[in-house]
Amino acid sequence: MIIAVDGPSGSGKSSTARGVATRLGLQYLDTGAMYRAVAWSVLESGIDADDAEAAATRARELRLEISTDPRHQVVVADGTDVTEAIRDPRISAGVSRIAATNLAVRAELIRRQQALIAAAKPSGGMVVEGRDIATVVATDAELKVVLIADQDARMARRKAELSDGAVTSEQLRDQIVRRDADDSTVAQFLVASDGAVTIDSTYLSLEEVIDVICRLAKEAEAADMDSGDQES
Ligand SMILES: Nc1ncnc2c1ncn2[C@@H]1O[C@H](COP(=O)(O)OP(=O)(O)OP(=O)(O)O)[C@@H](O)[C@H]1O
Ligand SMILES: Nc1ccn([C@H]2C[C@H](O)[C@@H](COP(=O)(O)O)O2)c(=O)n1
Repeated sequence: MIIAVDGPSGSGKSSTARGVATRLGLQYLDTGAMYRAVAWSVLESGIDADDAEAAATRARELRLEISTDPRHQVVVADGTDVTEAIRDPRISAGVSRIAATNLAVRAELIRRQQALIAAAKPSGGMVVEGRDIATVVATDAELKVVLIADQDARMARRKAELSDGAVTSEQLRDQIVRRDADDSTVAQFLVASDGAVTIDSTYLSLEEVIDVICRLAKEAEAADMDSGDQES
């Protein structure tokens, strides 16, 4: 089973997708971490952040390893463990401009994401989270979820996970509101695609959201088996 989880920044995609994958014994793919690793590599290489061609070349050349174990996240870029570095506010501020809105970078990462998803299918499947999973990366996902939460809740959640004073309120707004506005020029993640279920997590706890998605996954699996029985 492939479960796609899309939605805006801070809506809870990563925490929810990891929880669902752990509970259902599936693999987990954080596609945002791949865009972040490309942004990290571009900045680290001293490439001009506005040189789209050079960023695309860097993305194609990058040796990127990303773990798909929901209990243990590791991202390695050209041999360097960047698991922590890609969460730095500098990367959060630049990832959209450097990587996510660069169509050639997107093409390269989508190709890699589809290969990772195909590799996960024989062992049960994967929960994949990002912005364009149901619409572009895994259009045949058995379950498609758009996870939303209102803007104030998303900003409050992001603030709560950062240590006091780590970012200013302008930086917080930039990471959530401006980044979503930029990203939505290339990925229509706020509009549910055909067959997608929208879950508003504003007033739901993390555990409640995980419960809902696991129930939907069981229902999708049962419906799939029913249709298989009818065909045979
Ligand atoms: N339903 C929920 N209720 C309260 N807090 C939540 C809920 N879901 C997630 N959170 C918290 O909100 C914060 C943001 O969640 P998370 O990083 O999973 O969001 P995201 O959508 O993956 O964000 P981004 O796209 O920016 O990476 C985390 O601190 C997480 O623990
Ligand atoms: N499938 C995806 C995944 C992520 N992005 C963008 C969105 C952000 O600008 C950046 C990092 O994502 P995050 O780790 O904050 O979820 O990558 C995208 O365009 N498509």
